[in-house]
Amino acid sequence: MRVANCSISWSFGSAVTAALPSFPSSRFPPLLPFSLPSSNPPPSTVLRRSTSSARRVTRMALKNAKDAQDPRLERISSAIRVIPDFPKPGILFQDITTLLLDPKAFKDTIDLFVERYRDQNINVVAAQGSNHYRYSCIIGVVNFDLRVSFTPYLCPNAGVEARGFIFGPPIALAIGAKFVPMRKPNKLPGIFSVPFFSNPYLTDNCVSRPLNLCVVYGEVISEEYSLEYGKDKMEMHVGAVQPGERALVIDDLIATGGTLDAAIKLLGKLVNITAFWARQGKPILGKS
Ligand SMILES: O=P(O)(O)OC[C@H]1O[C@H](OP(=O)(O)OP(=O)(O)O)[C@H](O)[C@@H]1O
Ligand SMILES: Nc1ncnc2[nH]cnc12
Repeated sequence: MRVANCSISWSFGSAVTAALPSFPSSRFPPLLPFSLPSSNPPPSTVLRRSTSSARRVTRMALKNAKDAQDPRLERISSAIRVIPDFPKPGILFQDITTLLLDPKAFKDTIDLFVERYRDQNINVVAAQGSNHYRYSCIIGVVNFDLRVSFTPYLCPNAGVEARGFIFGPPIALAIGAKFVPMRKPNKLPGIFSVPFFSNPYLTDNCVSRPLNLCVVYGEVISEEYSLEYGKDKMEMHVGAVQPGERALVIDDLIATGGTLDAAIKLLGKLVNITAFWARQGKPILGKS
C-alpha cells in the first residue's frame, strides 16, 4: 500500500569524511548534524520538493546553523572515540560507546534531538539495528523464513550493537512518537514457519500447511544495502507506519549513506516520501 504525505528526516552524524584515509587527525570533526558550518549549503536533499517541504527544509537548515553554536556539541564530539583501522584498514571507526559512558554527553545528545524535533509533528521514530553478521558464529538453527527453513544461520554475538536503537527510543518517548525498529533479516516476527506439533503460537492467524508447517502471517518488507565494510539487509513491519504520518529516521552516523538509502527505500515502499533532509546535503537519494 502506498500512501501520501509521509515526510522523513534522518539525523545524527556523518562519518563520510572519516572514511577518507587522507584525513590528518584521529580526532575527527563532530559527528552531529548541528556542527554544520553555517557557510555550507543547506543540508537538504529533497525528493519531489513541494513548496511546503522546501520551506520546512529551509527552516531545518537555519536551525542547523543555530545549533552549530551550541556549547553542548563540543562535549558530545569529544566523547566519541575514534579508532583507526577498525574493523578493517582504512576505516576510522567512530565509537559511540564512550559517549554512552558519559551520562551528561549522552543526555545532551538526546536533548538536542528532542529540542529540534519536538514541535515538528513527528508521529514515528524509526531506527535501524543490526545483528552484525561480520562478527558472528555459524550455528545450525531454524531460520524462521519459509524460503530457507532449517538452514545454517548466522548467530549474533551476545550484547550485540544496534546503534540506532540506542538513540531512537528515548527521542521517540520524549517527542511523543511511536518507535519503529528497522531490523536486520529474520529478527522481526513475520511470515515464518515452525513444525506444527511444536508451535506455541497456534492462533487463528495460523494456517496449517503441507509438511506440518504452521504459517503465521505478519508482513515484513526488506531492502538490501551496502556499508563501508560489507553488505546488509534491513526489514520492517508493514503497518508500522500509517498513511500521512511523519517519520524521523535516527541512526548514529552516516558513512557511505547506504543504510540511509535503504531506510528511505524501505519506508518508501509503504508511504510516499515528500521530503528528505540530511546533514551536509550529501545527495544520498540521488542514487535512487
Ligand atoms: O552510511 P553507511 O555506510 O550505511 O554506514 C552507517 C551505518 O553503519 C553502522 O551500522 P552497522 O550496520 O554497522 O550496525 P550497528 O548500528 O548495529 O552497529 C551505523 O550505525 C550506521 O547504521
Ligand atoms: N566509520 C564508521 N564508524 C563507526 N561506524 C560505522 N559504520 C560504518 N562506518 C562506520
